[in-house]
Amino acid sequence: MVLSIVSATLQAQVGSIPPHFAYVAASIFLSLVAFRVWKFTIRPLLYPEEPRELPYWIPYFGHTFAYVRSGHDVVMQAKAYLNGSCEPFALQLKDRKMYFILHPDDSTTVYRNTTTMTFIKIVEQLQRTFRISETTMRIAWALPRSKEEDRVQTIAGVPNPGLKSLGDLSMDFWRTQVAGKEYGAIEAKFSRLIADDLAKEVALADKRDGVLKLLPLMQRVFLSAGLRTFFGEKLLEVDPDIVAKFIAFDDESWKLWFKWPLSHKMFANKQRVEDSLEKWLKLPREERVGLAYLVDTIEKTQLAIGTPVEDLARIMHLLVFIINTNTYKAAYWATAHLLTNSSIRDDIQSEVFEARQLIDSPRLSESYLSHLRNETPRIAALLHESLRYYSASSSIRLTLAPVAIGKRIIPAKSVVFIPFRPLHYDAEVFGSDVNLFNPDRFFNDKKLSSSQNFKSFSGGSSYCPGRVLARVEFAAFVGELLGAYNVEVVSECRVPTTDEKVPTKGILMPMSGEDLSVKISYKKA
Ligand code: HEM
Repeated sequence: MVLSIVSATLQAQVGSIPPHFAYVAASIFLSLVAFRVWKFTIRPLLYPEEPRELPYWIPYFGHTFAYVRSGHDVVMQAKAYLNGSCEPFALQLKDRKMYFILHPDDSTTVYRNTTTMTFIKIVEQLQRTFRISETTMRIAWALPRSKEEDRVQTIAGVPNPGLKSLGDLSMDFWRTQVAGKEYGAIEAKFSRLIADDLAKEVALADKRDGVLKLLPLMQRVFLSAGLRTFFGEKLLEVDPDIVAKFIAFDDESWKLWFKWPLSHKMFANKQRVEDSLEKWLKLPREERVGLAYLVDTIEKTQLAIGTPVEDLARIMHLLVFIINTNTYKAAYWATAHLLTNSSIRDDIQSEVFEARQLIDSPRLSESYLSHLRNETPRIAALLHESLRYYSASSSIRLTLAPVAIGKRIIPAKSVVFIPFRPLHYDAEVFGSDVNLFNPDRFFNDKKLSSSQNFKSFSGGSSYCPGRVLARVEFAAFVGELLGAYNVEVVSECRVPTTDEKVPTKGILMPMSGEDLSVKISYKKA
């Protein structure tokens, strides 16, 4: 009866439509209405403890397309749908229902819950998405049954007192390298190589007109220094284009995380980086000197469990990605603001001047580096404001059992997101000028960077171990740029706008064609 009425109405509205087509269209329309009423009106009444869901019309896909275009807009739409409440809610994204936490107190509950909300499974998922083979994954994540059977100890000679899986143990390698006893060595090396790579870029530009585009300059300097610090000099000798290849992959790496169809070019670029890493890995070990503890230990332990070289190249590529993908982007925005705002520049210039009294040219002395790390609050505030303003990232957890957050219960095996942008744009915490870029807010309130609303480096078990290194990298770059050179913006003196059309799971990128051009020349002695 209802079907006939809708079908007839459709025919009356769209004159030329054949009756059987109108019938099919009416059936689809009525099914969708029934689905929507059941799912978003009746079901919430029957199961009030389930997190509410932002309604959608198309089953399976739900909000996928809108979310890929702008995750932040969909999250804000959901918040508005819940009348501005910050309670947990759900979004249908492709075949999965994802859960979102917006309230800072709820996010603290999530970070503290390391028993039923795990990060390690997310790391496993990340490795699968990076196409590390199932066989390697199975062996790397298996728990050794005894010390004698643990090849990490017996073959690689790496201690594993807790008999952890290699996957789990690798997180300890990371912490030892970037936040433990192996940190000092890479901090000094990375900072010196940033100075070295910047000097090479300036020397090359000097032979032309001294003008450089800021984004590619920073990509090359940070990536080249990062690769040389962790992998030694040989990798860039094996493939001098590896930096450009990684950037080509990184530009489109969102397609990998969003499992985007028709991504041949992104996969080809990914493969090109891995081919170079594989070629490097196949060289005799004695030719590959200068490896950082992390790379050395990961290579040794993966080979001990029998990981084939193609997978080892993928694992090394993931290392390259984690070390590099965020820092140059955050540093780029900070530098763009610094170069286009005279008040920010004056403040930072005086901080750099003070630090460089300690420099022991041509090498950067320990006291200079320690000053950069601990006594440059203006530089730290500038980086923090860039992260607050431009990060579109989230913390992610997987529930191992049903988890209660306030009145709602998130089911077991659910993916839970804590998106940073809603926390970072909370006027109650960051002030009424929250929509403006203002590093002073972090300089004037030193506690703001540890507020539960500032989550650029995530929290709990996934609290980024590389956060100090990232800050020192930026300080070393700024110290060098303003301390050793004259820098002048020769394009329009305006910070580029963000490219909102390219999806991201990390830090936003600038619109292409809006980059700053800078003229860099040597300071007269
Ligand atoms: C401004 C620069 C950086 C930002 C904004 C950043 C941000 C983050 C965030 C948000 C996470 C947590 C991800 C999650 O919860 O799902 C994370 C994890 C991590 N970060 Fe960073 N990071 C930066 C630089 C670095 C650097 C320089 C290193 C190392 C050299 C590093 C190493 C790691 C590691 C090892 C993890 C654990 C995640 C994993 O294994 O996948 N990060 N970072």
